[in-house]
Parts: sequence; C-alpha cells; structure tokens
Amino acid sequence: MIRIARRNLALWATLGAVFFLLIQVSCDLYLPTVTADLVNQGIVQKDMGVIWNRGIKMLIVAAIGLVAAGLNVYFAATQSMKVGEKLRSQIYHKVLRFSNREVDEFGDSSLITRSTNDIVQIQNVMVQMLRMMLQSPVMLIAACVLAYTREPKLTKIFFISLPVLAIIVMAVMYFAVPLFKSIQKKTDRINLIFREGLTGVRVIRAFRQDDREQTRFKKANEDYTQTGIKAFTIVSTLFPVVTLILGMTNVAIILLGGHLVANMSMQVGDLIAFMTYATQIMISFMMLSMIFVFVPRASASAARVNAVLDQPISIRNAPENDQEKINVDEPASLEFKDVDFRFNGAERLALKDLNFKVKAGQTLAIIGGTGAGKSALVNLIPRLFDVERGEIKVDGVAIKKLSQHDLHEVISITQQQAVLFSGTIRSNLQFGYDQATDDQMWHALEIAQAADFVREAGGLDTVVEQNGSNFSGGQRQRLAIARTIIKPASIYIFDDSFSALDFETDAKLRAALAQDPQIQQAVTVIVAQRISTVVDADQIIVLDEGRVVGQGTHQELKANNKTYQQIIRSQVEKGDVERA
Ligand SMILES: Nc1ncnc2c1ncn2[C@@H]1O[C@H](COP(=O)(O)OP(=O)(O)OP(=O)(O)O)[C@@H](O)[C@H]1O
Repeated sequence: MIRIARRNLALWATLGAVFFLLIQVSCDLYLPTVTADLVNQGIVQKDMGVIWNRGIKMLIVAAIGLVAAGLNVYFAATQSMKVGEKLRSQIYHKVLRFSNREVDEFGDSSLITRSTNDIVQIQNVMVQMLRMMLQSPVMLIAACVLAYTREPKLTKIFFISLPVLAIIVMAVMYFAVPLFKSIQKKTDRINLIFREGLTGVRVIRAFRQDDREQTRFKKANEDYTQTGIKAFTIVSTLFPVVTLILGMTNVAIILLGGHLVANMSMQVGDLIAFMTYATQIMISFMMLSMIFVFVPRASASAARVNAVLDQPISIRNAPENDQEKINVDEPASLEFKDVDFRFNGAERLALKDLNFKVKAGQTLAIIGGTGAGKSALVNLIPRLFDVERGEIKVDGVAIKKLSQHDLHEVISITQQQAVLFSGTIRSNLQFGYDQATDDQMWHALEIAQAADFVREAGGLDTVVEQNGSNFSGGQRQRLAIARTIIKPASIYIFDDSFSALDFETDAKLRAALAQDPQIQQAVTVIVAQRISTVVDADQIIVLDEGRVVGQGTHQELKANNKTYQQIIRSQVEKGDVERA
C-alpha cells in the first residue's frame, strides 16, 4: 500500500491535502477553547461584548475549518481517483506484455477483478489515508493534551474508557480483517463463473445446464454475500459500542466535573470544552480503528495489484547490444532447429525434436490429430511461448535475438479462435495494416472469400459487434484471414483457420492465396486437420503427440508414411477427401 502511495501520489497534492487537514484540525481543536471563553467570560459574567466577540470568532473559525475540510476532501478525492487511473493503466500496459503463460498464471477473471474491484479498495483507502489517517492521530493526541490542560483530574476517566475501547477494536479487527481479505478471492470466483456463463451461454442452453450453472453462481454469490454480511456485522457493532462508551465517559465527566464545578475548582466553560475534547478523542479513536480494519483489506488488494505489476515477463527482448536485425521488408525463411517445448508446469514435452526449414515463397503445412501440438508449434514462431531447447530462426537469425517489435513486424497470424474487435470491418482490417487503402482491403477480402458477404452487409463500414457476434463463425474466420493477409509480412500463419470453411471455399481461398504476389514471396504456414487443405504444400509435417512422424510432400507421404496414410483413409471413409 505504501509502495503504491509512494509511486503514484503527487507530492504537491499530498502536501496540499495535509496542509488543509492541519488547518481543519487546528480549527476543530481551537473551537472548544473559544466556547469555554464564551461561557466563562461571557455567559457566566453576563458580558454581551465578550459573547458577541467570541460568537463571531467561533463563526470565523468554523468557516475556515469548513473551507479547509472541503479543500482537503477535494485533494484527497482527486488524488485517489488519479492513483486508481494510474494503476489501471499500469496493469493494462503490463497485461498487454504478458505471454499466455503469465495470463494463465493469474487467470483472466482474476486480472479483471484486480484491475477493477481491487483498485477501488485501494482508492477508498487512499482517500482515508489523506484524510482520516492523519486527522485521527493528530486530533487524538492534541485533544488529549488540551483536555489535560483544562483539567488534569478528569483525564483519569480516559484511563478506563480508552483501554476498553482498544480491546473492543482489537477484537473487531481480529474477526473482521480475515473476512475482508477473503472477500477479494470470492469476488474472483464470482467473476469467473459470471464470465464463463456469459461466454458459454449458448452451450449452457444447448445442454440445458441453466439450473446447474445458476446453482453454481448462487453458491458463489451466497458465499460472497455471507462473508460480506459477517464482516460488516462485526464492524457495525463498533458504532453502538463506541457510542455507549462515549456516553458513559460523558456521564463520568459530568459527575466528576460537576463535583469540581460545585467546589469552584473548575469553571462551567472548561467542563463544556473538556466534554468536547472527550468526544473528539473518542471519535478519533474510532476512526483510527476503522482505518485498522480497512487498511488490511486494501493491503490485500494492493498485494494483488502489485503481484501483477511485479510479475516478471517470461518472454523478453535480448539486451539491446546483443540484438540482431533483419530486413523486415525482404522475404525471410523460417527454420526450427532441435526444438523442444513444454507448457508451464507440464510433465511431458508438448513438442520434441522439431527440425525443418521453409524457404521464402514456400508453404509449410502441419497436419495431425487433436492435441498433436499444431497450435503450440505455430505459437512458438511469434514467441507467444518460448522454446525449452533448440532454436527458431527467421531469415537465419534466432528469434530470441530479434526485438519482439521486429519479429512481430514480419509475422502475420490468424489464430485458431478468430478474434474480432468491436468497431467496423474497416477498423478490424486496419488492425492488420493501418495504412491500408480501400482497394487493398477489398483485395484482402476477395482473397479471404469474404468480399461477397461484406458487400451484402453494407461494405467496409459495417459495424462489428463485440467479439464479432453479428457474424457467423465462418464469416469471422474469413474476416480474420483478411486481416492477416492485408498485413505486409514475410511469414503468414493460418492456425486451423480454414476449418470453419466448406471444402469449396477452402479450395478457392487457397487458390487465391497462391495467386497473391505478396503471399507468393512469403513463407506460409498452414495448420490443418483436412488432407485436402494441405495437398498443395511444398512441405508437410505430420505431428503426433508432439513428435514429427512424417515430413515431405503429399505424394511422398502418401506413398511412405503410415500415419499420413491413416489420416487419408479416415477422411476418405468419411468422404472428406476429394483430391487425395
Ligand atoms: N496452456 C496449456 N497448458 C498445458 N497443456 C496444454 C496447454 N495448451 C495445450 N496443452 C496441451 O498440449 C498439447 C498440444 O496442444 P495444441 O493446442 O498445440 O494441440 P493442437 O494440435 O493444436 O490441437 P487442436 O487441433 O485440437 O487445436 C495438448 O495435449 C494439450 O492438451
């Protein structure tokens, strides 16, 4: 929490908040002194001059206190909002640099909770820090000293009431703080179920699992609510208990003080002032205790936010003097040399002993069953994951020696899951190449076999809803392919991107790709499960359980490779293969 404050609070604004707070506290502490004067020298001695004088003084002091309090709140509130703004930006910036490994480590729902709910907790405590955390101790100590100067004998009462209050506060903290800490984890759980429910709503309905999902959510929701109720019930006992202790302290002050007033050893005004200080002491003590309840909760949130900000990025650029350059405008080759890869924490290797080279202008196809490691292989090229052993080279340079900026400059990829962004078709295509002209966009759409439906939908400015939900799965795929094609690159990767297309469209698309001058010069990597998609490739790699079990052209593999022959047979049986 302190680290976040130190890094993100502006010094001038913090000093401003502290300055106005001190003015407000001074006014609050000065008022009882003026009240005492008003009573002792004005009311008791019936001196109207003093009454007017002290009355106006009280008004002025109260007004200054009010303005100072307002300015303190202004600085505290704006600063805490700004801290929230900075933290959200820092988390977003960091998460965008995360590899899949780091995202998996936190979980995306937890990352959302951390950048929303946790930051709100920090913001709330930041306001308190700039207000109550300073006000309470200063007020507590100063009011004790001032009360003592009014009448030392009466301060003995505090020796009983303050320890009682302290014990109660500690008990409340002991029970409430762990509950507040666990609330954040329970928020993660609610977000997770909510998110899964939203993204999987069609599956839930299709499998008629609405009741099951609702029960799952209800359980998590109830758990969260019950913990919240418990925590706030415990904290809410503080208020009546402190009011009771404050009332009893005042009764004791009146009894003892009344005695002193009757004995003429204390004036009525001083007794009133003493009672005001007593109230200030108790309230400051309570505020301080509330801080002790809420700070640990915010500290837990701060730790969760810091964990994201401190998370080392597993995929980093090589030191600048160790980096190498390639000409990003020239065609490049792609080479895998003795590559092994393992997912984070996995026992077995997902890919083992990969060796191949694809020259500029050639097409590499990767075929294999479900879970064979095809996506893992292509995701190694843009360094979404890093190899465990071996080397991947682009244009003869190890990709670890390239800056990720340069590497991503030469790669254009369509992921297995077509991702579109809310906006228009134009903005989605510009995502691939922001300087693309309308002609280039239509050309890419033509190759991707998307031009017809885009024209029908209303052209390049057709709106794309969140996740591209106003397009079918196959249309989303084709738009994602168009975005990949439009980017000038040396390596084009299509990760199972043709699977949502029918045979005819798949064939047309590949034929159009082969005709495109930009693609003709580049390395094209096509991941597929269908033989018909890979037949024309210059080189086909057959993957099975992460191992290369066949490598060659379609004709070579068809003649010699058992696994490839098996795939052909299974697809012929299903009637899938037309040309194999
Ligand atoms: N994040 C992950 N952590 C651990 N193991 C994973 C992870 N992602 C995938 N795997 C495992 O690694 C293997 C290869 O996965 P990959 O996604 O590369 O297969 P694939 O050939 O692309 O399959 P598909 O054709 O079904 O998409 C699978 O056995 C899978 O279970």
